[in-house]
Parts: sequence; C-alpha cells; structure tokens
Amino acid sequence: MSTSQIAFLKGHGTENDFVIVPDPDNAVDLPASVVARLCDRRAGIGGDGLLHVVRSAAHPDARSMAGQAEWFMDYRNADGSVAEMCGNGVRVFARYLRRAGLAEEGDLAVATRGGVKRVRLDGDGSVTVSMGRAQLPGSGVRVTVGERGWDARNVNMGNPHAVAFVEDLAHAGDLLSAPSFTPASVYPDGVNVEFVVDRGPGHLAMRVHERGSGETRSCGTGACAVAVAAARRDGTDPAVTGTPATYTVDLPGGTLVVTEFPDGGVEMTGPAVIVAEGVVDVDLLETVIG
Ligand SMILES: N[C@@H](CCC[C@H](N)C(=O)O)C(=O)O
Repeated sequence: MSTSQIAFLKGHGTENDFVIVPDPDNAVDLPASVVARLCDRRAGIGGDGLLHVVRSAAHPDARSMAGQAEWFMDYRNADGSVAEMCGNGVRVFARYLRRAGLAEEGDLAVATRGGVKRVRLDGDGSVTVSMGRAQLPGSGVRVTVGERGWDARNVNMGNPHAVAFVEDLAHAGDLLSAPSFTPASVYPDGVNVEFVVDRGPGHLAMRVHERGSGETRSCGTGACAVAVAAARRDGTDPAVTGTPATYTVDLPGGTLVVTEFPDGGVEMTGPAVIVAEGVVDVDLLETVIG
C-alpha cells in the first residue's frame, strides 16, 4: 500500500455507522480534514464517526490506561472533532477486535477518552458495554428548535447530553442544524441533544442531534442519558429504590436496552456488526473534493 492508502472497515450499531481504521502502532495520520472526508457520505466512505483502533501504549491519550486495556478507541465525529466517548462505537470496536482475532468471545476492556470500558460479546450477536456512572450536574438548560422550547436534563455519560421530553418526536423538526440551548455556559464544548417520548412503561423512543455529526439514526451514550433522565422523572432512580431500572429505547435505527444499577453503573446492550472492508486512497478523496 502507498502512504496515501488507508485500510478500513465499515460497521454499525443500530445504524449508528462508523469508518473503522485499524492502526495498532498509531502510524496513520488522521487530521480532522481527512476524517471529515472519510465520513462524507457522498464524496467519501460515509459514517457518523470514525473509530481509530490503536494500541493504548502507542497513543499519548491512552498510555496511562495501557495496563488495563490493550486497545484504545480514538473516537472522531464526522466533522473530524474528537469526542470523549461513543456507546455504539465502543460496541462496534469490540466487534471488530473479535473479528480480527484480537479479542476472545466474552469480556474485554477498551480504553476511551472517557476511561476504560468493559465490553461483553455474547453468542447471540449482542454486545453489552458497562458505561460507568452518569453525572447529573443539575444545571438547568433550555433547548430550543424554531418556535418550540423545552426544559432539558443535563446528563454526562463521559460526553455531554441534554435530554428533552417532548410530546411528539416530530416537534424536533428536520434537525438539519443543531438545536439551540441556553445558557451557553452549560456546554462550552457543545452538546448532544436527545428528544424523547414515552411508548409505555419502561419503553421510550428518541431522536438525537449529535455534536459533530448532525442527526444520526442512533446514539448509545444518548440512549443511556435518556434512560437515566427517565428514571429520575419516573421516580425509579436505582440509588433511591435499591432496584435496577431498565428502559427499552427505540431509535430510528434500532433498539437499545439500558439498565442502571443501584451502585450507579449503567449498562447498554444492542447489536453491532461489521459490513464491509477495503482500502481508500486519501489522495483520491482530495482530488474529488478539491
Ligand atoms: N454516537 C455516539 C456518540 C458519539 C460522540 C458524540 N457525537 C459527541 O460528540 O459526544 C454514541 O453512540 O454514543
């Protein structure tokens, strides 16, 4: 392969899709402009984000976690920006490691900028990630789309979320641009915004506008933030009741199941698949886009 060629795979979890770049030694140069080209759906491969698969020991952001997790998920949004965590991404990441013979069926640890996550690959094709505890900073936030506005819950799953319970998912509009929020100081680095409706007891449906990617068909950290917010709203906070709270969360691309435990740990389960692999020439992408 020439230096401008990059080996990649493509995968998704409930249609939250990713370009996967295996790069154990951290030798592939992936500036934001190249990531954005690779994730472009018309002029590139296409994806909501990119999973750069690097040995923890080979990446400055993960070296301190190398003793706990051999592999680091260097996650990028579709616009090339770096994010702390991606719930669907880490499940697809684990699926890739297994497929490449770099992980066994069962449990494995993955380093992320949001800390080390334990991921379990089950025989039925589902992948479960232990996301750790949610943080609920308590700061009030208001989300606005056009003429409509909602008081939203600020939930941090390693990355920032604003969860708005709405009457109708259509009220979020076309989500072609990011919803506004106030006060701006609550999310200095931007935010992922979830719009949520009830489908029945313990059953929710949501849409999401992801920071750095736009509206996507699923968001794992978003589904977790939504379940955590719903438990507070519904009076089923496991820290108070002593009982786990489970929510089934429907997204445009599929269904995720989220459980929060009395110790605050949040677990999320859903499918994760690899659908393609190939080689892309970054010089060609540049030629096409100009
Ligand atoms: N789709 C992801 C979240 C990806 C990162 C997010 N856009 C951010 O910038 O925080 C998920 O499945 O969690």
